[in-house]
Amino acid sequence: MDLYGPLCVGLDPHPGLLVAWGLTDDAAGLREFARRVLDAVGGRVAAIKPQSALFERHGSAGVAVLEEIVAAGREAGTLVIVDAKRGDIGSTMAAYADAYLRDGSPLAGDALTVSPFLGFGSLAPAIDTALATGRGLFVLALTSNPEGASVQHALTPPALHPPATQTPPAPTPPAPQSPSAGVSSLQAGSQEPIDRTRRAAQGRSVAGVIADAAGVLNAAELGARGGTLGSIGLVVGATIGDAAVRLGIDLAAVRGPLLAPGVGAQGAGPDELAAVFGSARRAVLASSSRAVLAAGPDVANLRAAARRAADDASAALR
Ligand SMILES: O=C(O)c1cc(=O)[nH]c(=O)n1[C@@H]1O[C@H](COP(=O)(O)O)[C@@H](O)[C@H]1O
Repeated sequence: MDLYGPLCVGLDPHPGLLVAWGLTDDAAGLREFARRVLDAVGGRVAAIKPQSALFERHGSAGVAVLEEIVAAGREAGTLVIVDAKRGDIGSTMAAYADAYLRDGSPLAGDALTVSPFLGFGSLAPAIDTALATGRGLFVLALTSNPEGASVQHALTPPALHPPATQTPPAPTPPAPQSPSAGVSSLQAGSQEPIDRTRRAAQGRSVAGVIADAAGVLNAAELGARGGTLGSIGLVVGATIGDAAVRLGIDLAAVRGPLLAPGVGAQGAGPDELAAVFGSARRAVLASSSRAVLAAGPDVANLRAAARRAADDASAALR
């Protein structure tokens, strides 16, 4: 990230985009799309993030293109985050870990997005494999879409909390998400008062439980090997406004990388990045797909769009 700037370019080959690029909406078009994006940004940005569903929709030939892009991205020296958002009961999770995180697997990039909504503990096989192979996970915590709040901001019963490593401020009722509203309230420096009684009665938010669990794992890993960031990252959308603050989640305390989708097409920009992540900003990898890909199909234009997005992210997260 220090070399290329904190940008991840998402490879989201939507059918309309393939057509707009003059490509066919099939595996051949997909392969050409992937080749052009990699020509433009391979070795020039910190990471790429192929969105698995948009490859899967072309069947086994599409998955073969995903495998090619995973290998080519890594060869180019660009981190590959496979965005498959996997999550299942432990025994099935072990198979996903085998597919996406095991050395030698054709679908294994450098990191995988995972969903903790079957319980954080269900991710154990993926966590074990990631730690054993030097890969990373990005665990969905506060997603960029407005619907996410209804689950992620919900309060868990106090008895279900893992041991807290810190005492966060009280959660307050969720407000509608708006990047700009979040920015202004953070810029005004507003912080909800600590209300321990209320917190004890209401519990910790689902996102807070996930962040705490990732923080505990990263602390253990960093305690054993040193360093500043552990292998268990979170997905925290750049569009979430002041949600982390309101829910009492200290993103810096997670001590893991923070993947921040929502930049560009979903409305977040440099101001939102700076405001949402505050003191955790050095751990952020800003992610943008459609806003960069819209500059294609010309490779030079794509490269320039990625450069601009990386410069914007660097300036916002400096
Ligand atoms: O895990 C993700 O990558 C992800 C998490 C999230 O909270 N929101 C989110 O948009 N994403 C992904 O990030 C990409 C966003 O694409 P754009 O909105 O075009 O930049 C898509 O591939 C989404 O699936």
